[in-house]
Amino acid sequence: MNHLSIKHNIQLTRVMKIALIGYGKMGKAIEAIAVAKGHEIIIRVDVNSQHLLEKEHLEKADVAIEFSTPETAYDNILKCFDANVPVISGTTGWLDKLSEIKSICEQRKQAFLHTTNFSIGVNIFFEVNKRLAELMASQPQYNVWMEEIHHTQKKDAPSGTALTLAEQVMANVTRKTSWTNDYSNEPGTLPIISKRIDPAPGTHIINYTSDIDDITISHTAHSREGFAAGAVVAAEWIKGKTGVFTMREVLF
Ligand SMILES: NC(=O)C1=CN([C@@H]2O[C@H](COP(=O)(O)OP(=O)(O)OC[C@H]3O[C@@H](n4cnc5c(N)ncnc54)[C@H](OP(=O)(O)O)[C@@H]3O)[C@@H](O)[C@H]2O)C=CC1
Ligand SMILES: O=C(O)C1=N[C@H](C(=O)O)C[C@H](O)C1
Repeated sequence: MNHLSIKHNIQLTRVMKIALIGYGKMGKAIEAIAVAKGHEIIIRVDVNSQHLLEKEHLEKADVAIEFSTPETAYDNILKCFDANVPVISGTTGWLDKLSEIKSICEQRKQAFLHTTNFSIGVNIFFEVNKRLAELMASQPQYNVWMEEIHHTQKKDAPSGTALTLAEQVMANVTRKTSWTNDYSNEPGTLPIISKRIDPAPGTHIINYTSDIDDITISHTAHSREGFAAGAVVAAEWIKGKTGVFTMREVLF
């Protein structure tokens, strides 16, 4: 067993053939963990290898893991459906089309799992955020604002994770009815401040402030390992299933 095998407490039940759609920072981090777990990467798709998205290639995979770009995720996922391959996607910045792809998945009896954040820590943080927002629903003396910090190559702002956190806040703290990606003093608006500082893999902060005190919760990723490990666990989990899923079903 190598270092990664020991660290991820690997008990391999079945080896999978994986198609990696998007072979950038995340694709490579996923490859390292998947290979350490004994899985085989049979396809690596980047901007120069688009022909590998054709059915004749993709259908050889047991599962596809898609971390590409906001512009390409939708088409990539449709190609997985065409090839009858379950797809795990973490791409952010295209959430306006997410409900459409979920409907197509249901209609075509395919398998699709998307989350804005695959790390176990952030998925626990989502639950903490919801509970804190529930408690803050009846405490109007607290204002709430958020901050997210990522590396300078990130294409989308606010981050997908920040948008998930904001939706959770607004579902409970109903005095906030919309978010804005800047500093705002509008009472009904939830400010999300985006900072781009290398090499930050991903930090999310929720601040509740009142005249009397402040409450802050935060999650800081130390590397991409948590995102990548979560995506591989989701890929192992989805095999043989049909439907639309999130990381909540996998973890809790
Ligand atoms: N949900 C989660 O837990 C996480 C989500 N993310 C999200 O994942 C996405 C990718 O992040 P990251 O790996 O850092 O980004 P990178 O920019 O490092 O990688 C993106 C990859 O997509 C490739 N690509 C470009 N066009 C296509 C296409 N048409 N089909 C397939 N691949 C294509 C790029 O190819 P080339 O290099 O040739 O241009 C590159 O290999 C982002 O949206 C990010 O926000 C990131 C971390 C965690
Ligand atoms: O682009 C990134 O790097 C990340 N993207 C995801 C997001 O937009 O929330 C998840 C993580 O924060 C890293």
